[in-house]
Amino acid sequence: MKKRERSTLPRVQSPGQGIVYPAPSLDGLLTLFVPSALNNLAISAPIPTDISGIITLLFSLSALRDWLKLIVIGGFFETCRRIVLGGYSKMISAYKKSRDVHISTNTYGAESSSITLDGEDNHSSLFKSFRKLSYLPSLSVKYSLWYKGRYLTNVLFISGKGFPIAKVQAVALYTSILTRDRNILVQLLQQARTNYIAAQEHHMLFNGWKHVASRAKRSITSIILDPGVKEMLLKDARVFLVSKSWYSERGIPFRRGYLLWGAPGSGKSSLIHAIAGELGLGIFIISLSKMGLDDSALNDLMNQLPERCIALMKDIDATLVQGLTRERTDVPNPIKPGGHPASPKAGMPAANASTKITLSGLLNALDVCAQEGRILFATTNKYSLLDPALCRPDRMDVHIEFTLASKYQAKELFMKFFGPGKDEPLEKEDDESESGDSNDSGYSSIHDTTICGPKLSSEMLKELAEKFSDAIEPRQVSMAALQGYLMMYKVQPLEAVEHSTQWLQKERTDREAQGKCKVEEQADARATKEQATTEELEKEITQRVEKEVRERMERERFEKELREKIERDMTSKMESLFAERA
Ligand SMILES: Nc1ncnc2c1ncn2[C@@H]1O[C@H](COP(=O)(O)OP(=O)(O)OP(=O)(O)O)[C@@H](O)[C@H]1O
Repeated sequence: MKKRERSTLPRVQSPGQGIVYPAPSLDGLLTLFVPSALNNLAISAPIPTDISGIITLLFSLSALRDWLKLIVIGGFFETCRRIVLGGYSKMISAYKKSRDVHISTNTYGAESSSITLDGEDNHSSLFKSFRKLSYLPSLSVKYSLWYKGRYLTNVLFISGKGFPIAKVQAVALYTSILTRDRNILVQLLQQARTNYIAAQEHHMLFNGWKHVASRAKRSITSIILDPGVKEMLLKDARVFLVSKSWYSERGIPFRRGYLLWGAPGSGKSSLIHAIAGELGLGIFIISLSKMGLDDSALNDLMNQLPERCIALMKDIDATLVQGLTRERTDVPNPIKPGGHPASPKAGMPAANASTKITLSGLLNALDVCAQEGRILFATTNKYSLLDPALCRPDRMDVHIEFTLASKYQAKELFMKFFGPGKDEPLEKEDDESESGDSNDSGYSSIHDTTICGPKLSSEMLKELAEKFSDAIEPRQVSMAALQGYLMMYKVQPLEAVEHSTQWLQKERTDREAQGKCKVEEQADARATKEQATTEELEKEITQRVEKEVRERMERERFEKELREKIERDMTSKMESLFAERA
């Protein structure tokens, strides 16, 4: 075919110029650009010039065959072009996406290893103490994946102020699936929820019900209280959770409140976390001293709680501004006539300027919160300051006092602290540890991979624990303080016992000094107050005396004037009388 095409153009050989092709005629052009069938026709028959002739020529059988070839070849090239272009644009968009990756150390939602950067677990112990780096889905970028054989795309939209997520108002995930079966979407959502709940099971939520941090729940065996206390509390909560019908049959609101009060660092919060772990409930913690929290914000937070959960109000006394009165707490103190604000009543806690919660607002929030099977926990160090309305049964059904450490607690703490690790038996197997549950201590063991101390036989451990508890004066130091002391001797149980008496002595001296300081401070405050009162009294007396003097002088002046006037009148009357007589 090519041969024929070439032969149709007459070649002219000019000397010194090589081959020169003359300008093609119409016939020549047609033979070049129309298919070979037409070419054949052009050779065998003259090209028709009228329309009907051209149409007949185009649709003649041999021409159709060539058209078909043209379509197939053209289609092939077009398909190739589309494949190449599609691949190229996908590559480009993947490249753009890979440049548009958000990386964060915050843990949003479930902590999934799938979003953690590769190799994060291989870091040295220095890096392990930091939060892991994680990929976050980019905003407004389409991500595609296969779910149960269906093609699925996801786009994450955030309304609000964008990153950081803390300022975000609403997050929406748009998902589209290429399917006619709606069940697939339902399955996807259910699976997502199941996975989320499973990931949340050992975590808890903080602060304004927002997931700003998460912390692993604690094992109940790691909480050491006097015998029976935690068992009673756990049993009570368990019974409550399965008694919905009992409550409804008797018309009693299905709620339960626990008030844990007492010394700081005695294990109130730890016990609540452990109970949540045992009951498989999420914990929602709110700090009432949070800046700017007012009655309506508190109420909104309570309404956001899920049906089954533990709501924890830490330091419920934190809002105790002037005894947490039934009035608003943001009302400024009245100004005394002397120009100074009235001082708070003696014995009342200092005003917390940031809080705007009233007692009635708090009571209302408690009633909203403690509904439909929710368990409410509240903790306080200042039990005596709480309003009776706050502590009454039906709001706070069970009150438990947490005291400073007893001898029993000190001994158990020592045994847990220096007892064997998770999978490690005691040196002498036949002698059981008194604690009996050392597998789940919740404390770092001296025998774990990083901390190594001497291995103690069970007799030795018990003996040391006895000595340690003997040195402790009951109800003098908190469990947190004891734990802090033992932390100083993580791998030195013998030294821990040896130095315990000395440490306790120091603690006592510090406490006494603190007490003395407090007494001195109180005496100073009293003296200042008395001085202020005396000064005020003196000032008042001076003012009163001055006033009396002023009044007396006024009176004397008035009397003098009156006297003079009378005298003047008398004199003038006398003169006129004498004048008449004369
Ligand atoms: N009874 C206990 N058993 C085991 N550990 C305890 C106990 N009490 C306190 N601790 C330890 O002391 C630390 C502080 O405990 P926690 O925060 O539970 O005290 P708290 O009573 O809630 O204190 P606060 O009233 O100041 O909030 C925790 O690390 C915990 O391990």
